[in-house]
Amino acid sequence: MLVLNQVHKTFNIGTINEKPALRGVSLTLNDGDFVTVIGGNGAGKSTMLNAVAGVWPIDQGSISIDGIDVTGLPEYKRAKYLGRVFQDPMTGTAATMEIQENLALAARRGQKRGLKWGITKAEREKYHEILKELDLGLEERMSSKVGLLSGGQRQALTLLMAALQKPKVLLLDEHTAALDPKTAAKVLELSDKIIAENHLTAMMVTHNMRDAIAHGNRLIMMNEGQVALDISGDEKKSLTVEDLLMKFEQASGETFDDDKALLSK
Ligand SMILES: Nc1ncnc2c1ncn2[C@@H]1O[C@H](COP(=O)(O)OP(=O)(O)OP(=O)(O)O)[C@@H](O)[C@H]1O
Repeated sequence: MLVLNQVHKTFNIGTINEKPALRGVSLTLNDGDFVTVIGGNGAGKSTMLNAVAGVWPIDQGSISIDGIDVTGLPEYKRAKYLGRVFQDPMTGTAATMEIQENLALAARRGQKRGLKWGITKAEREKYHEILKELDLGLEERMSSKVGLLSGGQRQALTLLMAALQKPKVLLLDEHTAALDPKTAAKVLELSDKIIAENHLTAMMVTHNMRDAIAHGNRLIMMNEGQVALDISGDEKKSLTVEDLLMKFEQASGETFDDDKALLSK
């Protein structure tokens, strides 16, 4: 379970560039919740994910993961609870290392690295099995360097790696935005599968309203550093893009104009 309680974050306090990015965000994700997060540019979506990851300290409020108060923990100490996948396919994997070495690194995250750094036969078999499930043929290329893979293949591998240690919370920050539509759809499908099979609690930021509606069991819309809408259950299942625009306008008292939004329908 992830709990954000009245989280505030303002960047560049006291300067001409002062920017309140989170203005009292309270949100509880129950175990197994898969929440899609939408909102216009600058609404605070990435800032919320960064607050959970502990990229910098928050100004006010608290954050707990599975009952542990992580508010004061630096990023590297929270990392063991979290899996993250970013927009750029180049960031989540090490290009000059083999596919199997990347997986081994992810599997050993948080453990003390001993002198023995070889990959065992049992590990290799395990990686073969999980890569096979991706259905991208990567199980036959385990000793290939990751730099040779396409963006979509790398993002799929990053997802696998992020989920390998079954994190308490998986954070997906526009992780399909840099991929072509067909590959993006495949990586999204894979995300659904990995989240469901591992019963992960997840948050996925997207600019695509249709994706936000089609994936996850809950949808939140952010506006000006606050959660403006929180839709789940049957209401989420029957939601349309038109409903979403109408609800946003009701909740915020604003019209959802295109230049503000940069959201794709
Ligand atoms: N490290 C930072 N330093 C200064 N300002 C920041 C920083 N990170 C975010 N901001 C500002 O905080 C506000 C919220 O940004 P955030 O990136 O969370 O928005 P977002 O909803 O993810 O938008 P987008 O869809 O454009 O990525 C913006 O005005 C942004 O410029």
